[in-house]
Amino acid sequence: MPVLVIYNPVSGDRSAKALFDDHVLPLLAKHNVTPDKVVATESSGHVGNIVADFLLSSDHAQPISIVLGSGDGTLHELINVLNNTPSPKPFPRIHLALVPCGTANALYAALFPPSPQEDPVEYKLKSVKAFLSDDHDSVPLNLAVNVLSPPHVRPPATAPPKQVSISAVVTSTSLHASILHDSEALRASDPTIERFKTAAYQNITRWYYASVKLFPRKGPEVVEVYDPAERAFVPHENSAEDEPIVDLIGPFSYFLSTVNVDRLEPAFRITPRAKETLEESSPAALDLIMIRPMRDPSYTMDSEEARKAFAEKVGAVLGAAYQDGAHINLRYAEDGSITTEGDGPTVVEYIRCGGWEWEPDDIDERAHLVCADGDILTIPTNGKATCTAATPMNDQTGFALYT
Ligand SMILES: Nc1ncnc2c1ncn2[C@@H]1O[C@H](COP(=O)(O)OP(=O)(O)OP(=O)(O)O)[C@@H](O)[C@H]1O
Repeated sequence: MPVLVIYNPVSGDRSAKALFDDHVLPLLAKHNVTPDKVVATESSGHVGNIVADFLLSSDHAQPISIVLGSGDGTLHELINVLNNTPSPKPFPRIHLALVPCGTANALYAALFPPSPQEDPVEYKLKSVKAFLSDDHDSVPLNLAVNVLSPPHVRPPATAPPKQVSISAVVTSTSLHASILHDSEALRASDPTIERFKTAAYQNITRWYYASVKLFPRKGPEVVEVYDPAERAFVPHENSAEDEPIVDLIGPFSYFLSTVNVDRLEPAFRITPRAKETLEESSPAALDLIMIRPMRDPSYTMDSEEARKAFAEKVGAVLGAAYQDGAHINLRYAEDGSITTEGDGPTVVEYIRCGGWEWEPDDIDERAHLVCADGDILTIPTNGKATCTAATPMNDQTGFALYT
């Protein structure tokens, strides 16, 4: 199988080149693997062009392996550039050995949950070692297809084009999209994950107005919601097989779905049960976390004061996500305080679905931001965003990960 080695020298703390020179390339050589190419990316989007050129330049009908040293953003670019590259026939399956060199490395941390005792370099080589071993697994990568559409116009031919972006990790609006939007501006001064916290403080009092539809996934055919009492997903009370779509209104504080991952950073387990959906037989799913302030019994209306006070609760929820995903068990007591006891409304709504639609209120500018694996997109005025879970069509195409 052809092997490409690609790393992004500016990912995370910029240590990819040293890691590849000192550890990854010698490890490949030790196993008599001679890569067809070893390339450092030179700019945004370059990773996709390297792979597309390689696949198009020869008749590579057979699968290839890529040892990819980067964060989640570079993988996102690879998927999207290939998706937008015209090709006479579908690209073959691409098997990835990931080397986590980025800031958050959500996909890698989800596949290989870190443990404190582990040697940091050994930890980063796990997927490469799986690739080099005889008895490796290669798990297919599910995808979330995001489409941002303008409003319908007549005749349809005059409508501006839709924007499509494919996520392998996360699609979000609301607080998370605002954080990613603002943290990009902080990247130069702070290359660590601390910049996400700084941006979180800047945005935590915002609420976002939108109407939302949730669609079921194949298999259950209903939208499901996590029930902490049952410790399981159960059918959503407003979803039945004959009328499965759930309609919701805002305001929203947090709205984020993941695919493939149970965490966005090694310790931030925002969708802690998501790995259940990666089993071979499980239909593609999005695990969605929503926080809607109006579920809190202490508020009946939006005000500056309510937003400030609610920010503390959002902080507590996100803090609990760092405690092994404990936020999914939090409820409101009658006075609005947060508890793990009783049967009050859950603070977060943890949903499992096949897709969602987000239609922002036209005057709420920040509600138009969508984050797809760190890329920030803007929904056109009066338009909407949809996010749909997808699995590879067959085992000859798409992406798979060495584990
Ligand atoms: N040589 C380069 N110079 C500048 N930017 C580059 C170069 N090569 C790739 N990039 C860009 O670097 C960006 C960040 O990459 P990546 O996602 O790998 O790291 P990260 O953002 O630190 O990690 P994570 O996504 O896990 O938080 C990508 O969007 C990519 O377009």
